[in-house]
Parts: sequence; structure tokens; C-alpha cells
Amino acid sequence: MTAVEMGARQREISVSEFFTKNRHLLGFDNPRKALLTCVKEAVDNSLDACEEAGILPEVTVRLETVANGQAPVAPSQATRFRITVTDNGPGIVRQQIPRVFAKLLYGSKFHRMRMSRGQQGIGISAAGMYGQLTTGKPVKVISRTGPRAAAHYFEVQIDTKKNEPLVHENKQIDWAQPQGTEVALEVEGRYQKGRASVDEWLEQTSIANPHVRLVYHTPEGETKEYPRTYHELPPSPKEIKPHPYGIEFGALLKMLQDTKSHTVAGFLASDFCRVSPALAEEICKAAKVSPATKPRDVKHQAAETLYKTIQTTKIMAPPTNCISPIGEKAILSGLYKQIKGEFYTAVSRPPAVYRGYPFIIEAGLAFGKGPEEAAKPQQASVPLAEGEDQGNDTEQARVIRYANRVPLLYQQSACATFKAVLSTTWRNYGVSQSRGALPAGPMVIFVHMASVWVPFTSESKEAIADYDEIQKEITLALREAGRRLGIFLRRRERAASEFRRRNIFDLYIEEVVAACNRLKGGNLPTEKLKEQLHKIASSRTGGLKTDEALGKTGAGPEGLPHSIIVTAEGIEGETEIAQQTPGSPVVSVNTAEAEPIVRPESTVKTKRGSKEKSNVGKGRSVGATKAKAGQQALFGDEPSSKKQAAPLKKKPARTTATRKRT
Ligand SMILES: Nc1ncnc2c1ncn2[C@@H]1O[C@H](COP(=O)(O)OP(=O)(O)OP(=O)(O)O)[C@@H](O)[C@H]1O
Repeated sequence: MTAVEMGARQREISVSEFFTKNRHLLGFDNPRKALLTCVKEAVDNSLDACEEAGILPEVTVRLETVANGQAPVAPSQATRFRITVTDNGPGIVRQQIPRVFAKLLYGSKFHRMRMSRGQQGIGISAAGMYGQLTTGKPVKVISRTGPRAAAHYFEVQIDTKKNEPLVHENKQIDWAQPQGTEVALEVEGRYQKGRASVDEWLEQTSIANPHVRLVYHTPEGETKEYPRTYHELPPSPKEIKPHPYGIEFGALLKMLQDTKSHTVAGFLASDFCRVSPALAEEICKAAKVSPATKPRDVKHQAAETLYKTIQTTKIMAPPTNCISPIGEKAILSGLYKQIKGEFYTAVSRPPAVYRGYPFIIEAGLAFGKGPEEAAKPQQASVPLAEGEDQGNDTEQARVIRYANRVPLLYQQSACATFKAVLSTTWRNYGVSQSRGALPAGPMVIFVHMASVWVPFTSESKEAIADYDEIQKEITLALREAGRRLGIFLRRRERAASEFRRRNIFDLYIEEVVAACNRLKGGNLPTEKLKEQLHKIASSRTGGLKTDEALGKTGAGPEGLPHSIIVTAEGIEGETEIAQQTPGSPVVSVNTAEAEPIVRPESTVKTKRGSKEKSNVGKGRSVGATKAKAGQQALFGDEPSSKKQAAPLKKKPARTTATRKRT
């Protein structure tokens, strides 16, 4: 073939054509994952939009099977689904709707330096394109920007050759909602509960976003409600300019060409953060460039010297008000709400920087099975065969990963968070761990990275890239959480053995008192002697310290900040978080018919040791499956709720009161 013939075949490839062929890069590699990706893109957009507009988000997700002219089948057998996501956000202006939903790489977040769930401008239009590819159906959008504005209904598809929208329908409609957006997609998919399912993703979303009210209508006809447990929006992150350290040489050249400033000094001071006019002059002087030079005239060697000078100049770290971390209280609240355990803790690291981008790492732990399970007799351990490793059969910890509050369910082993969990020496904290494996469970390890730009390993945003600075911060957060767990476990172990000794003493006290009484001819003040002997037994077995460690005094977990300890006696630590948490999710088959479930008043131990009646969930409609359901979903493959709502209503909620009775 000649160059001319080859030249005749060479043509531009549109971004939509590229991603149609490479849809796996966007998270559409198999029908199950594709279903989750579509839900995720739409929900992320809804939450971003609500938060940016200062609205407490209320999001409804509806998954329905589509028969497509065939006999209806069970959701687990269905191959086609309709996904509808509705929000109470600011809506989208009419002119933008076609491009937002039917043009790849079009969005409001890519060019900003501000923390948000979306960052690439590809998510929802890619989901629409996947629907178009697998079912031929357009994306259906309703949007309304306020009660006085009309609601607009659109049906749009992508012209993949041009990466431009095709509008099939555009009309005003009556819509009951005063404001918000509704997106409906019809896609090929597979619905299966368990690990990495839509159900799990929504559950984990509710852990990291306690300010969101989420209602989920499953394809099986259930309605799960994840109530709002935090009634304030997270602080709105500010937009920042790029930090000079994070700019690569090519990017600097481009910025020099594009800037609106007339001088290099002006450019440095106005297009970057943390560069004052004085510092800009200093950089110019060190780079031997006149501050008054036109930015466009700084080229070749001069530009390279300027770049190197910037990298070697001492510049303050970027501001961190562009990031809004979840916070220790909210993490604790989310973990306590969803996972049944005995010890919970949360750590927020101070801000750090990678490639000029500020970021914050947060970690949390939920350890144990809950006091009810822990109280059950342990199975006698079977002797090990030669060479057999005890660790092989033990349950492993579960890692739940988040980036900018979005749960990451795929590509765990490629993620910096997971690698940091593996490289942490959990044995130092009293948890067994086989070489190169996760620590032993039952334990849930929570890791969150919040940043203006999360370095994902691919466009499908499933794993965080392995930058040294990020790895280091995650490790430090995990170590602190692990250290607290170690303190808790050591104290508990010591207390348990002292308590066993005390019980043995107590067992003999009756006998000893009776014998003494016999010797004294029945004239002994037996009650007084008993009391004295009990006192001696208590002081010989750790006294108050043992009681404290076993949660019998309600004194709180000394030296364990941002932690909750759950014992058979009650809750200690950040009890106000437990009181705030009304339980989740509420599950019913048909919301219209299901009776509200009122959570009983619960008893929470306060730090002073008094037992107070709390109003947790008082008068609210709260689901009885509560944390147990959540825990099942988080620890195992079991679905988080059963289909029959009626028996659930009779079961007492797993409240602190239930814990107390145990
Ligand atoms: N429900 C919504 N309400 C308001 N604006 C929305 C909504 N959904 C999408 N948008 C707008 O459409 C843009 C494009 O969304 P899209 O999901 O394609 O990309 P993104 O969220 O910016 O980034 P990413 O590709 O990382 O998800 C968003 O940036 C936002 O401005």
C-alpha cells in the first residue's frame, strides 16, 4: 500500500466513536457493572448539583425491568432495565440539556479546581450512549429550574460520528416537582444483589453522605429508604487556582499563551494560587526574566528557566477550603448506622498535597460482630495439621473505599487505599494477618480520599492511583485507627481475664461465708462478710478499671478520641452520634400499605454513667432491619433486606436498648 492510499484512509476519530469501541474504559464492560455505572453517574450528578446549589439532597432511584415485548421475567433473569433517578436539585437550563446528556466530554466540573464527585464531563452522556448502543432508546430528561419555571421534557441521543446531540423530543410538560431533574435510561443490564451491586453501592453512599435522603425502589418491588441523619450540608468547597508546583512544563507553556495578563509577573500572581505580586517579582528576578515581559514572549529556554525556578522557589501549600472532608463525626455516624460492631473509630488527616493538588485522607474502622454475637460461645478451635495456617480459614476484613464521597466497588487491588491497608502491620494492633493478606475480620475498614482532582487509574473512576504522597497519608490514617483499635482490644482482653478471675472468687464467696458462719455457730453477720469479700475480689481483679474496660461504668473510652464502644451494657464514647442515628434503611414492599415502624425508646449510657432515655427515632417511621441488614450487606453476599415487610415489623429494632437487654 502506498502512502497516498494509506493517507486516503486516515481520518479523525470522534471521542464518542472511540468510547463506543472502548466502553469498558468507562465502566460498561459487563451488564451487571454497566447497570451500576449508570445509577452511579446519575446519582453522583444529582448530589453534586444539589450541594452546589445549597440544597439538602433528596434523591430517588427506581430500577425496573423492561419486558420489551416478551413475557415478564424475574429481576434476576431480566436483561433490560429502566433506570430513573430524580433529584430536588437546581435543574438544568433548557438549552444545555441536549449537550449535557448527549455529548461526551461536556460538563461544568472539568476546568474547575473544586472538589466534586464528577470531574470529567463524560459520565451521564456515556451512560446515555451505552443505553443507545444496547437498547436503541434515547435518554429521557425532565428538568425544572424553579416553581415559576416550566418543566421541560427532552428525548436525546448522541450522533456518535460527530459527538453532537440529536434531539428527538422537546416539549413543556406538567411536573409535580417544583424543581429538580429526572433522568431515565433504558439499558441492557443484569441485576444481582451482593458484592459490587447497585444495592451495596447505594448503602455505602448513604454511609459517606449522611446529609442525603435516598429512596431506592428495587426491581423486586421493595422500597428502601436511607433517611437523612445529618441535617446540614457539608461546607461548600471553594474553587481554587492551580498551585505552581502541580503544573507540568507543557501546561505552563499553554497557560503563558492563553493568559489574559499582560505581564509575566501579573500572570504568575493572578493565574496561580499562593503567588503574591512580591513573590511573582522574586520568581522573575531569579529566572532572569523581566517582570514586564509579555507572557506570550516567554518561550524556549526562558520558559524552561522560569519553570525550573518556580519548582525550586519556596511557595506556601495550596489552600484547603476547596476540599470538604466527611469529618470524623459523620464517618462514625455512618459506620455505626450501617455496621454492627463492638468498636468504631474515625480519623481525619490534616490536608496534604500531591502534584500541587490538595487532598485529605480519612479512615474509619468498625470492628467486631456486636456484643450479642460476641457473647455466644466460640467454637473450639480444631488442632492444625502440620504446615496448616490458622489464617487461611479466618474471615478477612472488608475494605470500603471512597473518592470524593463516592463508593468505589471495582478494581480494589489496583487502588492505593487497598495497597495501604495490605501494607499496614495489623498484628501490631492485636489483629491477626497472614502475609500479604488483609487483616482478619470481622472488621470493616473505611478509607476516603477527598481532593479537587482524584487521580483515578482510568476514566471509569474505580481505583485511586498510587502516588507516594497519597499512599503515605492513607497509611498514617490507618495506623492511627489501628492504634486505637489496639488500645481497645488490649484493654478488653485484660479486663476479660480479670473479670473471669473475679467470677471465680465470687463463686467461692458463698461457700466461704457459709463455712465461716458454721464455725461461728451461725452468729456471723453473713451479708456484711459477703459484701467485704466482694470488695476484696473486685479490688484484686482490676477494680474500677476492669469495670470501665468492660463498659460497666459508662465512663467512656479513655484515650480513644472519635470512637464508639458497644458492649452488652450499652454504648460509650461519642454517644450523641448513636443517639442521632435513627437507623437505616427503612424497607417496605409497598410504601402505601406498609405501616410505619416506630423505633422503641432506647437507653444510652452517658459519660457520667447515668442511663438516659433517648428519643432516637421517636415517632419516626424507621425500618426494623436496621444495622443488621446493613451489616449483612457489608460483610457478606446476602441481600440487605428480605422481601416480606410484615415479619420485619414485628422484630424489635436492633437498638441500643436491644443491646442492653442482651
Ligand atoms: N441532575 C443534574 N442536575 C444539574 N446538573 C446536572 C445534572 N446532571 C448533570 N448535570 C450537569 O451536566 C454536566 C455533565 O455531567 P457528566 O456526568 O457527563 O459529567 P461530570 O459529572 O461533570 O463528570 P464525570 O464524567 O466525572 O461524571 C455536569 O458537569 C453538570 O453540570
